[in-house]
Amino acid sequence: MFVSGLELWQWIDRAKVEAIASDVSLTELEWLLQELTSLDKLALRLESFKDSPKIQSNLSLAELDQLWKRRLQERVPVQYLTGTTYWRDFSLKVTPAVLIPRPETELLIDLVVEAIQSRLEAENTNPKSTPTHPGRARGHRPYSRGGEFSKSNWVDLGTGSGAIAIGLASVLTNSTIYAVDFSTAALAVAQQNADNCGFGDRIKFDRGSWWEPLEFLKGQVSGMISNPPYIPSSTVLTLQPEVTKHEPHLALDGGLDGLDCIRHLAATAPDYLESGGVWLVEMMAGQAEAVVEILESQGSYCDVQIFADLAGIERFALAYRR
Ligand SMILES: C[S@@+](CC[C@H](N)C(=O)[O-])C[C@H]1O[C@@H](n2cnc3c(N)ncnc32)[C@H](O)[C@@H]1O
Repeated sequence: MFVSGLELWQWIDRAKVEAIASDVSLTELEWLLQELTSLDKLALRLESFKDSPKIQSNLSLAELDQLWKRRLQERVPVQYLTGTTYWRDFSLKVTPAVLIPRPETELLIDLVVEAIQSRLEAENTNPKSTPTHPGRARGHRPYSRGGEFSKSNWVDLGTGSGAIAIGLASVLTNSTIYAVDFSTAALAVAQQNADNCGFGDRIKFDRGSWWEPLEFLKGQVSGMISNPPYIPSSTVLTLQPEVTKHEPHLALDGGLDGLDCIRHLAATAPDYLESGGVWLVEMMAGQAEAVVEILESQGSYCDVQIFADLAGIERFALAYRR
């Protein structure tokens, strides 16, 4: 359908005032319009569409207005309103059944690549050596796809939208990725995303609790990646309404101190990881010390390391199976 440029411009003018009054970023308004109309960021910023009689739009102005009210009054995240988010190189479908994948989580994939490269380097210099650490996280780094273990199994536990599994499939071109979630509705979204991104045949989705559906992989997993629920139960309800009212609680609540799932993954992964296998999780700011303690006291891991996100906050813990 089409809307008039002038009417749209007038609507945007009102929507901007409402956004400021509701403390919602104008970038979100731009995002909504870029997703739902043919306008791009430049056209929106320059307002060059004002005199155009016909702008292509998925919705009428009344429908757009209704959607915008849901953003402002019900605090629905704009990604759920448009049904789309962008993560690494991928456009992913998101519904309220899945957590909206966050930009910092993208770094998990870079850490995997670095861990593999450092393991290969260590093996080349000393074939019998145990893996060495990949160094501090340095953000995105080009990766040569040639240097990868052949036919390895990697696991994304708590896959949600499938983002991590898809990221892994894109860099681990010879591997099979197993992705697990407890939520059937989340898995349906993840499968659709994997299919849309062209990895449907390389990612196997299973429903269950953590390792439960993957018994057959005991001792054969090269790496376990997880962004598990890690927010302390008492903190969950204090988060912004966009999160507490709309994102799935199953994705957020990590128990009394937020570390229930991380403790479980640290305790159970040694049965599944091969020697030298990678254990990598995302955690909340302030949890690094406790996670190092959990891993070191477990006794099955070596080279425990903490990595920071791009804001310098310690958010990732990596260790290797002895
Ligand atoms: C923080 S979200 C992460 C989602 C996605 N991996 C991402 O990074 O955007 C945690 C995910 O763990 C799943 N989850 C919670 N408890 C689980 C369990 N016992 N077994 C498997 N998955 C679980 C949730 O359904 C949710 O999808």
